[in-house]
Amino acid sequence: MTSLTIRRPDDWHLHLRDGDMLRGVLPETSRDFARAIVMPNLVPPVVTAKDAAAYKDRILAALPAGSDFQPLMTLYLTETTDPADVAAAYADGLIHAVKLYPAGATTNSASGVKDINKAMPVLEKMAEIGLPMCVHGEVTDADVDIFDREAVFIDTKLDPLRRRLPELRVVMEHVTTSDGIDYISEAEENLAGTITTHHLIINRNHLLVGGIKPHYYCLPVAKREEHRLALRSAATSGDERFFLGTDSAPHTDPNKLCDCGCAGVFSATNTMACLAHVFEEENRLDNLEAFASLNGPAYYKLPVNEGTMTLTKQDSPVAYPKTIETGEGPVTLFDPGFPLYWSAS
Ligand SMILES: NC(=O)N[C@@H](CC(=O)O)C(=O)O
Ligand SMILES: [Zn+2]
Ligand SMILES: [Zn+2]
Repeated sequence: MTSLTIRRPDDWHLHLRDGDMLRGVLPETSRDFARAIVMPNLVPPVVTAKDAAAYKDRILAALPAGSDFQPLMTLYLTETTDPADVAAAYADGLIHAVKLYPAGATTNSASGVKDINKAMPVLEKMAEIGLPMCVHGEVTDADVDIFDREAVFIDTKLDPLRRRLPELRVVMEHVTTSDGIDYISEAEENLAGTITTHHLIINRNHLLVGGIKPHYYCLPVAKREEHRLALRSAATSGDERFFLGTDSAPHTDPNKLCDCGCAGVFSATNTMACLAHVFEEENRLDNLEAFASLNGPAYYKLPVNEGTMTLTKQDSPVAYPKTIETGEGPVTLFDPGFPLYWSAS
């Protein structure tokens, strides 16, 4: 039996939703993670400091008794976001990032930014005060192939923005391509990237070969194997610029398994077991703590967690649930496609 003790991990990109879904999925994250950057793509989105404070209260109220999980709030950037409201929310310690969704890029992104020029006053204020911008880095043009949308976003949107505003601190969320990994690796400062658990495990064949697997459908969509390998090498390298953002994004089974299924993989419950498996395969278990527990706090200028987590490799596969029951309906857990021998405590 192998075991590994690391600082308690955090999740730097998480969807908790609201209401019954929030109550259903929150225990799955708070069991293993001390903190999470909570995405603001509710309907309607979390746009103002007031919205974020109210959402934070709802999350805290939904926590299992005795949990000390801390939600790190974000605001959803719109073309009319008020720079003063954002700056005050950051100064108060209420928010830790502002999220840029190109309008229409992903689930609940209709209120996102169409014209980046309109968001410049907020972005300039964020650059001045050091508040990170998290970005869903895909273009939305109908004529750009879905598998190219991340690379095109880097060239046509992100790089021009970073040249215009080099002081802006940016997190490229859920990087899925070697283009993204290379772009982050070449940056000298202010740029980091989160990598999901599932993109370290699945490529587009897993999604499409032998029948379509709706539970592997997420955005950005899984890419070719060469991209998955680039993500693995970055995540397991220990490089400070890469850290865990599970992008655990629950949708009920009826909303996944229908004519127009939602994008999102729910991985909160077994993420640490999946990561231990991946890092062990890469012979880099020694870098799991950097990826899951150290690099994120360093980027966000927060202390690392005091507590620890012990990952233990069992002699036989650990049974993780197939679905999590929520008041809104069942949510299927990410199935890595191989037995998981690791458990977290
Ligand atoms: N990743 C996804 O496929 N879905 C996310 C949105 C997002 O992070 O893009 C969701 O909110 O469901
Ligand atoms: Zn996204
Ligand atoms: Zn997400």
